[in-house]
Amino acid sequence: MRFTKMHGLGNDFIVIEAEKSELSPEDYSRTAIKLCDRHFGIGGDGLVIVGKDRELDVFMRIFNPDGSEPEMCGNAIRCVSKFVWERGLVSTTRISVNTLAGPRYPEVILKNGEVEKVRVDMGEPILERSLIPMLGSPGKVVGEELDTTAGRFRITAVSMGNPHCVVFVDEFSSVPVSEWGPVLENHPVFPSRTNVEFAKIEDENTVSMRVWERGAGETLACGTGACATLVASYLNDLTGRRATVRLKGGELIIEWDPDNNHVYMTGEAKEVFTGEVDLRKL
Ligand SMILES: N[C@@H](CCC[C@H](N)C(=O)O)C(=O)O
Repeated sequence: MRFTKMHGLGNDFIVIEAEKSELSPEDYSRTAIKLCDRHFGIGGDGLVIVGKDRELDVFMRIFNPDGSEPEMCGNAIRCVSKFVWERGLVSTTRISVNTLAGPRYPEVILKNGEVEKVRVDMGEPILERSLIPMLGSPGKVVGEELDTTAGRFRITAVSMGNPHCVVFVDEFSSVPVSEWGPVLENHPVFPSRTNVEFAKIEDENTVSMRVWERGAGETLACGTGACATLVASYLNDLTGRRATVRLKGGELIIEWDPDNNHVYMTGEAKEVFTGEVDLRKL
């Protein structure tokens, strides 16, 4: 099976074209577990399946290294945009992508004929507790205390199609991401688990962030997590509606438009190599 290795700020994916692979959709989850393994497989933070869609330009499905299927992935959708543009699967720079979270609209930004960046209309953030989803009484979850086995956290919950729990911290040196991350990811108040962002406000235009991803562990970057963090920062009066979000693997520009309530994410996408894998040998 042919594959392409891509990444967005070091959040890396194995990208497969549905029509050209022998995989059937029932195989996607267990194939993700095998291929994403960094020692026994290709290695990646997710398996991405892309193909022609019946209604929109293309569809995208993503599977975490634990085999679970998230609704959306910000870094993957930028990679998918570059992939389908460069392979001629689309003919316009504005692309419509069907995802489990609904349609999303990336635009590839070209420089000297090459994809320099991708700007994605990530849609409206979801703030209503039950839709995150999170248990408890109706309303937004902004700066709310949550007791866990690792102590008490003040959290803001935002869904960008997939669930995020944002915790503001003063500095990262005292944040044991791999200890606190799974405690919050698997807290019973999140029935579908959650991604977890630890965010530090640098100034009103800049936020640094580390992420613990549902089904993947700590990664170098998370696009939906960066969007959720900007929304949470604004809701907590910590930044304006536009900020640079600094992640371990690089930077994203995130904007929350007051006119249409949509969040826009701009950042790079890179292709690293292509290859072939014999699934029978894994
Ligand atoms: N890295 C992603 C998010 C991938 C999905 C996530 N692990 C989940 O389960 O929701 C991004 O860039 O948004």
